[in-house]
Amino acid sequence: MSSIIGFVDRVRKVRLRLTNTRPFVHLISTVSQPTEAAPLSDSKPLKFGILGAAAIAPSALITPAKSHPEASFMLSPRAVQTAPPRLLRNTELKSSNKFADLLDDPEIDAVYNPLPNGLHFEWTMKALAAGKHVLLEKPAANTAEETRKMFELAESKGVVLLEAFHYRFHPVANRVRAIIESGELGAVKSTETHLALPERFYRANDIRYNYDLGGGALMDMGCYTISAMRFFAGAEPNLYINAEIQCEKGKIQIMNYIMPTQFHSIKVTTQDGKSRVEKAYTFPNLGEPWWSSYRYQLEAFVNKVKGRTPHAWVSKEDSINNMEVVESSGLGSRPKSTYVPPN
Ligand SMILES: NC(=O)C1=CN([C@@H]2O[C@H](COP(=O)(O)OP(=O)(O)OC[C@H]3O[C@@H](n4cnc5c(N)ncnc54)[C@H](OP(=O)(O)O)[C@@H]3O)[C@@H](O)[C@H]2O)C=CC1
Ligand SMILES: O=C1OC[C@@H](O)[C@H](O)[C@H]1O
Repeated sequence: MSSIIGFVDRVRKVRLRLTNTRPFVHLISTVSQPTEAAPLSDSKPLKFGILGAAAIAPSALITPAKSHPEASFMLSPRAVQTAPPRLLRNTELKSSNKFADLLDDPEIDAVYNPLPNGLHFEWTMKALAAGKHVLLEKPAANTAEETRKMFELAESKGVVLLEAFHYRFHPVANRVRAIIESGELGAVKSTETHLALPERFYRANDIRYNYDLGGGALMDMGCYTISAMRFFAGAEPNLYINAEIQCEKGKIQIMNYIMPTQFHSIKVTTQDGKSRVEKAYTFPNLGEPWWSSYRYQLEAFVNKVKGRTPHAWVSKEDSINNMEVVESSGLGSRPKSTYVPPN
């Protein structure tokens, strides 16, 4: 009898677990297959040209653009060969593989640059010179000086340049900053940020292992941990330190600040030892629980280009300071780009 009760109990628990995971599965599948948004009748969509067939392009722009009523994109045939077919429905294709053709195309308003880090400077400078807005993958460039030059050119051309630190656009990062700024926990004393991937996640010939292309752990994942440490502390570091934020009157522990749509928790512990866990999938007036950090990022980018105030931003100074911290880490900057912009 007891074994039957035990069996029934186990079946009930498994059913309960499956029921609990259903909303999660729905959320994850909606992130990658969102309902397509119809274009607005009173606003011309921002048309992005994507440089290359980078693995990150579908998550970072192609999928988010599907649910954005004011964003569309154009791909080169090379990119089309590698993108999953379902992403290519209703997609305009270029007849040429050359990046330069995208930059010369008057129909392209903005360029997404997911090239290897060591090519960010050259192709961003060329895109800006062609008068395109640029959404630029992290890290901005190989050096702080290159980063400064790109932002100066963007300013002189009157176009938008954004380093794609997508986590900064999600409600989680913004909620954590708001808790800190509310003064509830007092001043920040220290921050510690972590990010890791399993060994052998990338093949040995991956761009991340190529020093000349701006590779290396600090350039790839370390630039996020530096960015998050600076953002949550609201200050520039004077020491090189390794998302837990210790404050005078408590601490905040963030689980998964980088891809929070999948799962996350914001645990706030106060001086008296009491703790609470917060979730932040949407802003009060913006977003859907299934919006990825990239979708929030796209929302901000399009708003900025359209002259509206974005809900979050990564400023010129922020991007330059981040590269300066990378440079001062002891490993130094990566080789400067050999590209010389025309005067
Ligand atoms: N925001 C985020 O969450 C993420 C951002 N990133 C960033 O995006 C960028 C791209 O990363 P990832 O998608 O992994 O890159 P991939 O290696 O998948 O793609 C790189 C692209 O650059 C092209 N390319 C042009 N010249 C070269 C060259 N000399 N050597 C190698 N590739 C070249 C490749 O062309 P071809 O296809 O012909 O080889 C390919 O289209 C990096 O800056 C990285 O830091 C990456 C992952 C996540
Ligand atoms: O978001 C990311 O996660 C994995 C990294 O290798 C990648 O470059 C980074 O941007």
